[in-house]
Amino acid sequence: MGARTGTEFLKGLMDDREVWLDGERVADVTTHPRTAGAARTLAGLFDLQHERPDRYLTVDPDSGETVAVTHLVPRSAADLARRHDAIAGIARRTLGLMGRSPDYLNVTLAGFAGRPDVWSRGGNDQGTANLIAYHRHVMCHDLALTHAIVNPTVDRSMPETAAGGGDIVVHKVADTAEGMVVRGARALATLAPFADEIFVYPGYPLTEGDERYAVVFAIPMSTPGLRVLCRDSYSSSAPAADAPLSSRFDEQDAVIIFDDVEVPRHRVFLDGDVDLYNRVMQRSGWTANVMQQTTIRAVSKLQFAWELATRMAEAVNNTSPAAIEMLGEIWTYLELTRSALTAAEAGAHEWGAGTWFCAEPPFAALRPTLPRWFPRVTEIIKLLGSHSLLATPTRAELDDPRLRPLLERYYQGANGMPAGERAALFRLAWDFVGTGLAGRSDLYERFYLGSPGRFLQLAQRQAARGADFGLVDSILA
Ligand SMILES: Cc1cc2nc3c(=O)[nH]c(=O)nc-3n(C[C@H](O)[C@H](O)[C@H](O)COP(=O)(O)OP(=O)(O)OC[C@H]3O[C@@H](n4cnc5c(N)ncnc54)[C@H](O)[C@@H]3O)c2cc1C
Repeated sequence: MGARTGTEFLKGLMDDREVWLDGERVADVTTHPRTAGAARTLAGLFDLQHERPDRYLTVDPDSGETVAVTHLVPRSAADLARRHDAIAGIARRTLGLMGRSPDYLNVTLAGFAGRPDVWSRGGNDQGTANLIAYHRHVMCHDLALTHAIVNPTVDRSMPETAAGGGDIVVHKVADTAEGMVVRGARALATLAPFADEIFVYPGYPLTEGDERYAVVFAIPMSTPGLRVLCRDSYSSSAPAADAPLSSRFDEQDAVIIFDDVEVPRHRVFLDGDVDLYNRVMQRSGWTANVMQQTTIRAVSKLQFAWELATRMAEAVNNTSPAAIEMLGEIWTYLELTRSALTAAEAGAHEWGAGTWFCAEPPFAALRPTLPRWFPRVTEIIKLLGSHSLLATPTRAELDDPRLRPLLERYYQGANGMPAGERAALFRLAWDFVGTGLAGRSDLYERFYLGSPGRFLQLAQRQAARGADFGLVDSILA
């Protein structure tokens, strides 16, 4: 089949999936007013690959199919550069606001499939073969995946697997003739209503005795018993002129309940091996792989934020030292992120089994740092925008002949900027930092790869393990 079009992608979503939103079971996510906007945006990404095949598509040498570049297992620095270019195009189209555009999981799955040396340890040969076959299936059918790797928080004083009498964390309850039955819940699956399949892989480590929780698998979203409970929608049905971001980019996040779901045997990639479950994320180069995608997205979002903030200051002729300083601050975050990405890509190397990922240290530094920079960027845009963020008549008001002369006079910007242009700019800014979608975006940046506290500790432990303390020792000597 190969790379799909937007129409083919939308058609694939019209199935029996059980999606709950605002207390209602959504019959068709492609037409429901709360999901149609994002579905259209995602369809646009599938069409984009056919508009610029040179950038987004390549021929899979094994099947001869034309597939998305982001599905390929990177085998060289050149492959990573090619992948960068495709990811950057997608991030640019979505302003970095759709963190889980399908390329995120394309890259993740390709990275796992490229490390059979890690997945097959301890005799997991069948699981590894299933994983590799699944990667080929996803690539050749150009499927969009969601993922959920975090357990719902119940009681932080006890092991997660003990919560709710041991029934909350996803676990195997039975083997069947066809595969196995799983039960439990996971959070927080971004893109879930718009995905073809869900991929469940390890988040946090398990301990000995947790064998029934050590499961990795993937199933279609329409699998019976799989229930998708979306958070409140932040999608706006207002015209794009009034809600430029909320009308397009609410990629949704959902808790996934596995209500005794049967997983076919060929879709089980790991079953019962706690040691391997704990190893696959740390040993497969996951961070170095996926953070290429997430950092490219972050660069696009920071670039957008800096351009937007700079235009906001210009719109009201704000040349105060305080404003310039804050704009410069956003620019430093942008350039530091871009530089870390460049450094990580320059240090790319083979990680095992002939698979190439970026160097990890620059990403290990960014991972706890970006969640602190993004909220500061939001704060700066609010400080720069002040009341102007809310003095933004709608397009209908601007077009109303009774209001237009007044609005043109009282809502104009500096240097003759017309009221309509000024309102559009500050509306865009408010949708970026102040609306429901913006609040969700803030939480996303803080937590989408885990919490900064955990990653600072991880970064320090890794750095200390590899250090020789030569400078301190030399002066002490
Ligand atoms: C909008 C959004 C979308 C997301 N999308 C996805 C997705 O598609 N798929 C997916 O699997 N996950 C997704 N996540 C991530 C996931 O749901 C978690 O939020 C994330 O992994 C952090 O885990 P947690 O919420 O349990 O927080 P924790 O990591 O437990 O952190 C909560 C608080 O406790 C502190 N804390 C806890 N433990 C420690 C520790 N050991 N050391 C220091 N501090 C600690 C943290 O600093 C933080 O303030 C998403 C999250 C958000 C907010």
